[in-house]
Amino acid sequence: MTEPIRFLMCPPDHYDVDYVINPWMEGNIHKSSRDRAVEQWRKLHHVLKDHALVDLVNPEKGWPDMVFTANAGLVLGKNVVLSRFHHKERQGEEPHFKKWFEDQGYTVYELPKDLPFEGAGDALLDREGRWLWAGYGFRSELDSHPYLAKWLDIEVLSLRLIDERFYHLDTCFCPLAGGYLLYYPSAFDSYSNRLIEMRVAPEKRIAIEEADAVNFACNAVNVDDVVVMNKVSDSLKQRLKECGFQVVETPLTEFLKAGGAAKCLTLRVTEPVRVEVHSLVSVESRTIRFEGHLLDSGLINRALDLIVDNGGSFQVLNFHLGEQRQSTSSADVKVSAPDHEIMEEIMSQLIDLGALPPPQEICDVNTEPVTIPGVAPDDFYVTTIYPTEVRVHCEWVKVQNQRMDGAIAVNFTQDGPIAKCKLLRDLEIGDHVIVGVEGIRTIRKTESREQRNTQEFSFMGAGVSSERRVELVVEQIAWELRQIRDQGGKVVVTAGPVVIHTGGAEHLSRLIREGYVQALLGGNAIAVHDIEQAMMGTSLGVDMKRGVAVRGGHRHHLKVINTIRRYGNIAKAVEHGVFKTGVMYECVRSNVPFCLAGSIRDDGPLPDTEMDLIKAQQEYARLLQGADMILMLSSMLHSIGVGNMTPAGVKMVCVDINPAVVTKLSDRGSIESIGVVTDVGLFLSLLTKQLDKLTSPYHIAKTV
Ligand SMILES: NC(=O)c1ccc[n+]([C@@H]2O[C@H](COP(=O)([O-])OP(=O)(O)OC[C@H]3O[C@@H](n4cnc5c(N)ncnc54)[C@H](O)[C@@H]3O)[C@@H](O)[C@H]2O)c1
Ligand SMILES: NC(=[NH2+])NCCC[C@H](N)C(=O)O
Repeated sequence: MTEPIRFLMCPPDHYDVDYVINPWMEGNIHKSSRDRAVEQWRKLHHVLKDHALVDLVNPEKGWPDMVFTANAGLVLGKNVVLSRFHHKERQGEEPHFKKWFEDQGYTVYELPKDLPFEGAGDALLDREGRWLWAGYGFRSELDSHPYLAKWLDIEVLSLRLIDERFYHLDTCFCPLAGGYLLYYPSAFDSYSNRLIEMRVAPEKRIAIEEADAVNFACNAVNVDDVVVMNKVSDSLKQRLKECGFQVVETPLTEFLKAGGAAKCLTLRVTEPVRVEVHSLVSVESRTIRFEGHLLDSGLINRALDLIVDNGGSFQVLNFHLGEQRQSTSSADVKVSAPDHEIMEEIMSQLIDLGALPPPQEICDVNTEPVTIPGVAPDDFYVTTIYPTEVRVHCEWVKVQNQRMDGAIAVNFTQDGPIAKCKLLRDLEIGDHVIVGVEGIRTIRKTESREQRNTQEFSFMGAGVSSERRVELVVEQIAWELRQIRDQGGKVVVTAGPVVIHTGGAEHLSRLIREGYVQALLGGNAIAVHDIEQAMMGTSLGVDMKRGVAVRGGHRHHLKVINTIRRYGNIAKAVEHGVFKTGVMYECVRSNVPFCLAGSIRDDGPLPDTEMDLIKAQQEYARLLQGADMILMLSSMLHSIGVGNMTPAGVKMVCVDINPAVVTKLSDRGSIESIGVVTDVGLFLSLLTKQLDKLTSPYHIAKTV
């Protein structure tokens, strides 16, 4: 004979809404009616007694939520994992539930302190007993799931809750007999929805709408073909009927005020064990270390947010806080993720932030050989702008040619192992490409509090300046340009035609003439309109002195293109004295190399414009080598292209009128990039004025 089904309930003698620990309780403190609550609880008790046996645990004064026995623990067979409540408001219930379980002869497992898990509120057995669905995100920690798998010897499938109204798994998820599942998909992240869809066939999934979800339709008690719940829409009732279920509605509005309904008020204490199922858990954990000004720079917050936002969870194992203002801190963080794929995603983002693997953990990175030229193995590690080191033969090897969006190829030479960033198209058979994320670290400069404060002062917190601060930023840039020039350094300018349209040509020309620019990168347009201005006084047909469109002026730039084509290229036209001013003229005269990369928009193009984009990219990369500073002037296309090729450590100044473009360009997570939101013509004129000031004779202010 099979054992009768039993539930545990707790009479609502001390029930009330005394505090707020979930969104349903907000505005409901002491708003529930005790009499109505008692009446509703009795009705539920009565309904359940028609289908099962109901045990009672004594209500304890001072613990108003003890009515919600679903949160007592999680039972399977004669084992129970006792809850560890997340909120202190409920922690006092633990010993009372523990005593009840022990008195009934259950073996009680207790989780480590500070590892929250809220029992059957967050863990629901598939009704066929094949596996356990376990929720995390609000009340229970992902790290509790491996314990459930071990102690209850069952496979655990972790589901992440993302809508705080559905803070417990049983508020939005209800496995039913026959393999059916009643659930509210929007309460879960997409990974969890995928997992649900992989385990439950489409015809068995009963996805509900928000209107039913907020009436706690998923917070239902299922005994065979009976489903007991607070309230249900006609359409859902009909759907459940078609699946062979009979719905019993019993109002529980007083308990909804505390965020619970039928299922929360009960705990099924007879859950038969299937002997053939065993422990299996896909939760993975890894420990990483952070070092630096973790608090001052906000790094630790960013890292922990990143873990949670990607569906993982963390435990800070130890945190050593630097005592002096200049001393650095360190933290060891245990990261858990519901599966390997998510762990790899989180890890690669943490590596970008500068996370370090535990010392000596890995001796060799994982590599796979290239089998098709120009194609990396599937799981290849994608590089960032930050200096990177990889483990080879138990040593850290620095990656050469650092840039973002590449792969790392490891090759063994007579002089030892060499690791190099390579673009996909440059991969060759024989290259061994790093896969996965183990044994890789990026080196980040530790930003000191002082450095950070001055950066913020000069360039504003987000690195994007407002009108008011432009002058201040320009002063600093002029100072650095002057220093770089005097030290024989390298400044690369990338510029779009707006520089010419806004009257910036004369200023940029001066910068080139006076030795502040060592290479120019752009497209067809900057050269075309610059030469148009030099030859005809217009830029895109607009008279640059009077600011008015010239009749027929739209043809000017085509005439210019035609002329240059006749001479063969820009340099030859300069040699022949075809034009004598402007940006391109100064480049030719001062031997400043330039590269014009082609685009689909180009008219002509000029003979100098490189229409083979692979060649253009290679030439850009060559001219960028060794740059100390890059001035990016109003060309989204070329500036983003340049940003992609540039490793961290090179100062980038992005000037654009559109804040979104500036943010995109300067948001590289490195302190060296500065965004300036302003008109580029104005910026260049301020910059040359400021450089004039720096070169003018020094006058000591007279004191009276
Ligand atoms: N006739 C031609 O051959 C022709 C003409 C135009 C563009 N093009 C080509 O098209 C490609 C894209 O052109 P692009 O780089 O000019 O376009 P883009 O859209 O990539 O960049 C232009 C940027 O200038 C910014 N901007 C506009 N007004 C500004 C101002 N007053 N001050 C500061 N910033 C300002 C915009 O916000 C934008 O981000 C290039 O390769 C270019 O050579 C060719
Ligand atoms: N299994 C449940 N969903 N229980 C509901 C618990 C309600 C209680 N007020 C809390 O926030 O903890």
